[in-house]
Amino acid sequence: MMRSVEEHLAAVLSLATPLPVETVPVSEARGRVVAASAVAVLDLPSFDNSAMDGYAVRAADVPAAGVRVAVVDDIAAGDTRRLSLPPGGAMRIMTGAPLPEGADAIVPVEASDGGTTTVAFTEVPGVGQHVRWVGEDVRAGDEVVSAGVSVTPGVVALLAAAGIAEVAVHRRPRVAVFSTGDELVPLGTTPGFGQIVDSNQVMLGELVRAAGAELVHSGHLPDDPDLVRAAFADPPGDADLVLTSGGVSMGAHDVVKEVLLAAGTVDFVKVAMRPGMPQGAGHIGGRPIVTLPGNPVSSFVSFHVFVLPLLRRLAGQPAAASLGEEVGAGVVEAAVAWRSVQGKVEFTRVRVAGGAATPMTGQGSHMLGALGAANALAVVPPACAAVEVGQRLSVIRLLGSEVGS
Ligand SMILES: Nc1nc2c(c(=O)[nH]1)N[C@H]1C(S)=C(S)[C@@H](COP(=O)(O)OP(=O)(O)OC[C@H]3O[C@@H](n4cnc5c(N)ncnc54)[C@H](O)[C@@H]3O)O[C@H]1N2
Ligand code: MOO
Repeated sequence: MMRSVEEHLAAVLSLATPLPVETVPVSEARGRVVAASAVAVLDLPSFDNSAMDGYAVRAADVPAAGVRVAVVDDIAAGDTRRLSLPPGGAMRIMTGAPLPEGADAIVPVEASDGGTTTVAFTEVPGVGQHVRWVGEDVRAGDEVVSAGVSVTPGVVALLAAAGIAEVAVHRRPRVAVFSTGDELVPLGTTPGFGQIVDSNQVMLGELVRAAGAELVHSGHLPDDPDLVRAAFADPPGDADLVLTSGGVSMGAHDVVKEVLLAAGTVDFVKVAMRPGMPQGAGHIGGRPIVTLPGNPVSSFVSFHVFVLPLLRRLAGQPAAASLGEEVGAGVVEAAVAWRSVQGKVEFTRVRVAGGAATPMTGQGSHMLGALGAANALAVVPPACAAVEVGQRLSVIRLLGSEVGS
């Protein structure tokens, strides 16, 4: 009996508890998940100030265009004097400079004759025009970021402006990657007959990094049970998650499966998906392990469908309401028709542009030729044997790719 994708995702997610919380400077928090809500220390703006280079006035003192008033001071941004505007006067003021007490409007310099001792205006100011009032954006004491939010550059700006210098975030997941198989030679080596370059090791390392996690180890293990057992017992880098590729199917030398079945803490299952059918997940040495199939595209797809949500959970992101939200799916239309496998979810490599998905040629799980041009995986449901033109499909954005809307 095959497991559904949802069932296997639930099993993988059950391996994770959010990693410990640490307090870090806001400048180092991008990509982390906020662990405790952050409260504004400052009002934003924290003082009434000008939105324009121009003149601070009392609107009532300029009842008509052409009225000439005395310019009694000059206020630059950063001027810390607490000034008071005398009745009937104006002060030259720059964008971001504090509004003098008594002023209630700004006349932009373009609507003036630019005078520095007296000034005449070409417009009649309205009360409050071009004034940025204290606290109109954020109030001190407001919750500006809540737990579970990912820190983006925008969140960094908000925290910094609101006077928050440090933020409580979950630790970044530390991941150890092992490729397995005697046929593999390292990147940069010319393979001999029967050998191939170990592309999964670098691919998984880059996926880990693109997911915002820390790659603490990347290595290769030969098909030797003793070496595999020793590596899993004590993975380098104090990893929070061990990821492997290869050796999990039905082969006589599928050593990852052999070693972990003997340990008894990892389930090996067939998942009703293509590619990526043989999967394993469990614990080893007290830490979660996910064993991905060796075929490069199977490994790549399984990472997006199972490992990325697991990393998000370790990083402190709350559970999503649905599989689609868990894997970051959007919906597009099929640009052309294509055949699909029935009874399994098919993750078709597609290129999404203009809201429509076109499948790449060469969908075999060993075929990397079109992987660089794909930007998404179309999720074709098990009941569908043929995708029709215009059919609406969920798509998972590929890590690091832009998806044209
Ligand atoms: N009798 C059966 N054979 C296979 C089954 C099955 O159900 N019954 N499932 C097939 C499917 S589907 C997949 S996927 C693969 C998964 O096999 P393994 O996880 O055991 O992976 P390997 O046998 O080690 O390798 C498969 C394939 O991928 C290449 N590979 C492996 N590692 C890398 C790497 N690091 N970089 C690049 N390429 C790699 C390897 O050379 C093989 O060609 O099993 C099917 N067989
Ligand atoms: O299910 Mo396998 O992962 O197609 O090559």
